[in-house]
Amino acid sequence: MSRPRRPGMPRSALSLITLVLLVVLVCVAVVAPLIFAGQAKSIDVNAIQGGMSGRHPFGTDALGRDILARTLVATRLSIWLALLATLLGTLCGVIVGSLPIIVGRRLGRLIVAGFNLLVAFPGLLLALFLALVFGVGARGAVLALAVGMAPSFARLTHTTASGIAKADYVSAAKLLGVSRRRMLLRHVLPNIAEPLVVNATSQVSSALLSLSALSYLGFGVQPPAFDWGRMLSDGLSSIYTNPAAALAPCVAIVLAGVTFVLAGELLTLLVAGHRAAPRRRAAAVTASGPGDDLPPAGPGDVLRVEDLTVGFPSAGAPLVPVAGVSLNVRAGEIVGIVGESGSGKSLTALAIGSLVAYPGTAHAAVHELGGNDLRGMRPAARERFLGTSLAMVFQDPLSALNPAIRVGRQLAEVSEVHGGLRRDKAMARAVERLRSVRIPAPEQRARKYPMEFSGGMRQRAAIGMGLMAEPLLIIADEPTTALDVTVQRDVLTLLRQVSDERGAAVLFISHDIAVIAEIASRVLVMYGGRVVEDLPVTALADDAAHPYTRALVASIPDMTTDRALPLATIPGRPPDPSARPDGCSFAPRCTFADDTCRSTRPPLAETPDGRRVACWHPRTEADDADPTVIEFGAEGGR
Ligand SMILES: Nc1ncnc2c1ncn2[C@@H]1O[C@H](COP(=O)(O)OP(=O)(O)OP(=O)(O)O)[C@@H](O)[C@H]1O
Repeated sequence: MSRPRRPGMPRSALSLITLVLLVVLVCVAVVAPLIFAGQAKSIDVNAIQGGMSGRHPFGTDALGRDILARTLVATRLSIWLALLATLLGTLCGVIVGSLPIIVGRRLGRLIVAGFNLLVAFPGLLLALFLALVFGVGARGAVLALAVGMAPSFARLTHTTASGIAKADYVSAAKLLGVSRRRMLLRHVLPNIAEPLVVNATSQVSSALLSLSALSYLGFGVQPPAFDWGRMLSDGLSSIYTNPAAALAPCVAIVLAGVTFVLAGELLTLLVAGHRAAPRRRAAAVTASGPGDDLPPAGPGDVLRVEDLTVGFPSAGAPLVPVAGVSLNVRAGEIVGIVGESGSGKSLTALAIGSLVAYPGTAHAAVHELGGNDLRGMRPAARERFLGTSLAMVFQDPLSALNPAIRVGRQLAEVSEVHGGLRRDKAMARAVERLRSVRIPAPEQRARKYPMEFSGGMRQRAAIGMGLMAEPLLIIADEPTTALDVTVQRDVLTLLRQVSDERGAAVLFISHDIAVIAEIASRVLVMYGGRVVEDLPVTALADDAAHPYTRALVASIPDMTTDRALPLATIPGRPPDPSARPDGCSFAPRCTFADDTCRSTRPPLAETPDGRRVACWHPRTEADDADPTVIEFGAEGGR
């Protein structure tokens, strides 16, 4: 598995330049006052306002002091004051912006109105006024600037915090009686730290400029102290005789300003890249050697995957949640994937759609959709192909539908982007698709927002969106888990209908074996990141060969289950993806395991009746008749 790059590693030339500039700036700020302080302060009456020379590259000031040395020494104070002002401004802004969440609604509105009003004032003008209030000098300038910056940070804090405050986990914390203050500190602020830090970094350059302006105007740093703004002010008086005296601090301000702007940009890019990683840098499946669990290739196969592995970097042993999955799905076939939580079902689905989130990586010996090898495709071509050939339906349809765009428009956009249809034609198609997924009054509903749909309607709309481009394969990952049983039935019927009418293959993932039994014609049972059994749905109830499949089936309660007895469970826990046993992953929980099972992993071997099972001791009908074989049950097996 290739070693993934850390998201924070600088890669572009821009990153490198920014880092070099930052290092240089910090070094100068730390070292220059130690080396050049004497030279910067030593008065030389013989060299007053001297021009550029070998001894004084930027000339001297009105007291004959070396401009270059003074510029270098001023770095520390200039940067320090800008950082301090930004830090204080951010802190004030965060506190003020958070207040509306803690205080009552009325006072909160008043505070919001207050900082919204202040944001309308130009920052420097506000700082000038405040500098007069706080008093002339470095301290007054920093305070003035911090207070001047605070309203924009308050607004940013308030806007982002308001979004977080509506999240389900905050509502859950409210229900648990968590105090507002604690909620703010534990649940809200940690989640908005990222945009605040990025914004604050970009603001350091503005603070630097504003502080230099205040010093230049005489409100900031006062003699004998000096920063770049002060030096600029002094240098301008001799601009005609020695322009270099003003040039040096100017260059310093520009360079430092650019450095902080670049640092802010870099941070934004890194954060955005990190956030967008699941989409932008989603791992495509790359080639790997052939595995030993290959399913027989059939002529009607829409999807073929062989020896798929998905891994994540980890400090300890490699984390491989999907460890060699091989499967095929034919056109019009509905294949269910079932298994306990953590068995690798969703990651398998994501890898098939080339959607494994960074830093995950996926490899396979074969990864074909509609006969096209996805591993060899260029990323843009692959995305285009998957955009029209594959539809993904997730458990939460809201995550697939943009809440700010009308449903019809969202569906229409798929045809505009992928099919090149005109706007009106695309909308007509969207309405037709909404009708085909049985959305009542589709013309009117197309003009509604997702929030105005019920949960079942949203899921149907999400399926309709997937159907806009006639996909070859629909991957439905727990699409009915959040729905009530009647709506669940509707969605299952719809998927079956879509598969029948359009010939689309469906890969239906669920941990609910009863749902799988209702919709699928074939079932893949996953355990510990592998397919352990591939069997027709008709065999699921009483003819499964793998002890795990049997245990799963036995653990489903039905109408005949004796409610006086504890529910049947599978003893033990699924294996940790980073510490799977050498042999069969199910061996530690299996009643029938022997030394071979514990030492050697069974391959997914094909049986004479065309099924596949990965077990050294597959169950047969004869075992069912054998009274000495005790199946898993309420007591947790033998
Ligand atoms: N981004 C990730 N980084 C590290 N491990 C991950 C990541 N995503 C998933 N895993 C691990 O991979 C394993 C399989 O996850 P997956 O989501 O595929 O399980 P699943 O079978 O779909 O479970 P469920 O039914 O609960 O959704 C789990 O142990 C999970 O913790």
